[in-house]
Amino acid sequence: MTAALTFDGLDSVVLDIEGTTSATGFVVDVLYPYSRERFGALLAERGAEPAVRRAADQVREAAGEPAADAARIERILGGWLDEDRKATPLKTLQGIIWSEGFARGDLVSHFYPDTIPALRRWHAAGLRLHVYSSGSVAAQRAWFGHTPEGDLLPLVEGFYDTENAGPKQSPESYAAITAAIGAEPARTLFLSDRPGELDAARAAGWRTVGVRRPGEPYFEQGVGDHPEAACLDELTLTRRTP
Ligand SMILES: CSCCC(=O)C(=O)COP(=O)(O)O
Ligand SMILES: [Mg+2]
Repeated sequence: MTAALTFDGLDSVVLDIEGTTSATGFVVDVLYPYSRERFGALLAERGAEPAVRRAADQVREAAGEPAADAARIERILGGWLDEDRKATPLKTLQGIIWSEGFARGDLVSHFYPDTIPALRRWHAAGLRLHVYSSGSVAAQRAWFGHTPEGDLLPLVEGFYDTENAGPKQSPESYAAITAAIGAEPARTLFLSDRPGELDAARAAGWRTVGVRRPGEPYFEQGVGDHPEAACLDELTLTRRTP
């Protein structure tokens, strides 16, 4: 059962993407195949680029296969995609492919209908908006830069991923984000669909709301004992008075 939720005295709102602002189905059905079809060419033709080389080395290390060639790395990435593993080098390489796809007009991001109006409302109310997703910062920036309503990057102050903040189920990652943005943990609200992420944010002193959207993978599991909302319209957020 969900109801209207009010949070007063906030400074920052930090948003998860998949399952929270946007549909997991779109990521899995549109973005994943787009990257799967392009990993081979990226690894074979652009393997000398520093970001590609570093990610390839991280794949070799994570897989315990120091001699893996480009074809083998492509197969490892395909396996990780099949199991929806949120591995940092997979997300790095997807971010390169997706950001180029968004830039050339192949891709337009997806947001649930309640999300963009809520982001505009909270931004206009003076709340600082940040994103923390397993998707790489490059992917996040492309996602917000190429929406059905155009470029929403001006609404978002900062982007965090598993590379610049750390794993999403570790309280230390949330502590690192509030330290980086200069916000008090108790005045920072995290919105996510995953209970493990919400638990970690709360352990770091953040306020939390579990976004529980029908049809999303975590809907049945629920969000534990966190306040829950079925969509962002249910949230009334006010900024701290200076
Ligand atoms: C634009 S980011 C693409 C989505 C993605 O790959 C992902 O892993 C999102 O996970 P989240 O942490 O936002 O649930
Ligand atoms: Mg999520």
